[in-house]
Amino acid sequence: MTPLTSGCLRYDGSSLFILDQSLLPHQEVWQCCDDVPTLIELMRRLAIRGAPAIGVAAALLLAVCAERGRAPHQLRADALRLRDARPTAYNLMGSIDRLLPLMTAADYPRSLVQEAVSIHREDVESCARMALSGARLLGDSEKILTICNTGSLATAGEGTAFGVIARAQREGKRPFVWVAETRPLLQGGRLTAWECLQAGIEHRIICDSAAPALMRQGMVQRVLVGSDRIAANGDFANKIGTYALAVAARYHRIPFYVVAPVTTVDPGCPNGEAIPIEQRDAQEIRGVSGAFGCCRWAPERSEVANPAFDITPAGLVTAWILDSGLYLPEDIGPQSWWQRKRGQP
Ligand SMILES: CSC[C@@H](O)[C@@H](O)C(=O)COP(=O)(O)O
Repeated sequence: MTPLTSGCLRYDGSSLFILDQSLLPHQEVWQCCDDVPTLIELMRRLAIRGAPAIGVAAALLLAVCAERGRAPHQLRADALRLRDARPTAYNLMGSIDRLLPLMTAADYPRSLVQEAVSIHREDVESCARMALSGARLLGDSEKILTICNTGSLATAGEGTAFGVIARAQREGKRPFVWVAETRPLLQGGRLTAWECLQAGIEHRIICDSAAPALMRQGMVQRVLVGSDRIAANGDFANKIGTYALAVAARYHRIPFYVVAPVTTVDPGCPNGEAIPIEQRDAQEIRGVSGAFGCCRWAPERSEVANPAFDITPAGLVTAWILDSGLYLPEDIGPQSWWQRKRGQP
């Protein structure tokens, strides 16, 4: 496999390296990732995260292992373990499902490696298409609210929702971003803020619960978010707190957009209720920890609920900006609405 570079992962011709996002923005540490248990550990502690990015990382690592002589039956077991590492992120499953049949191909590992490279390339290309069509919607100096991190740390390319904003900035539209900090793991306050600084985008970090008040004051013109899985009826899963933003945006008549590649659409999932929600460790809620240290404020004996994602019903979405086109609510039919327009950006 030839060398590849993205914002959050690199392949140098022999090893895969992951930018450890749990340490950002204070430390930039690239960690070598040579085997599946290491990648699962990195994914679970969100050293690499974002649905498209983990799908690409999984594909590239399986290709590296295959090239190094991993037997097909062992690689299959590895792939199935990886597939379960983050249960909400559909891109992870989608990538692995593209590689599984190639583990029994006569030319193993050749076509499997080619497919992994395609998964990386397609994600870069789909980000560029979403950025282009999404940026067209934005006016000059719009105040945009977003949550979590959806930029080049979350994909192999320039990002989903953040890719749209970054493209608008490059086009001279000078967007302003309200960055919801995104409790509990602060992907907004740590990662999106860092990406805004790098792209020269004016922004302000807010605590998640400040969003409705800003909307009420007329300080938000548009909400743009990513997604970890979109169901066939347009309901979608994204970082916990997204549903609250969608409800508040509807109340204040603010347009609310989902930006995602088609690879985030799970055609086998009829609606949001069927999307599995990842439940995470209680300690993430009892306090905070990261490169900045560790602080616990809640009583250890208090029970915690820590769903990593929530479901936003399709009825709260203004439009879905996919790499295959822009979809309005009327485009969603009983049959696969995203497939009807596939290939028609
Ligand atoms: C391209 S990003 C889409 C989603 O993966 C993103 O919005 C998100 O919720 C990521 O959650 P995370 O838990 O940080 O992996």
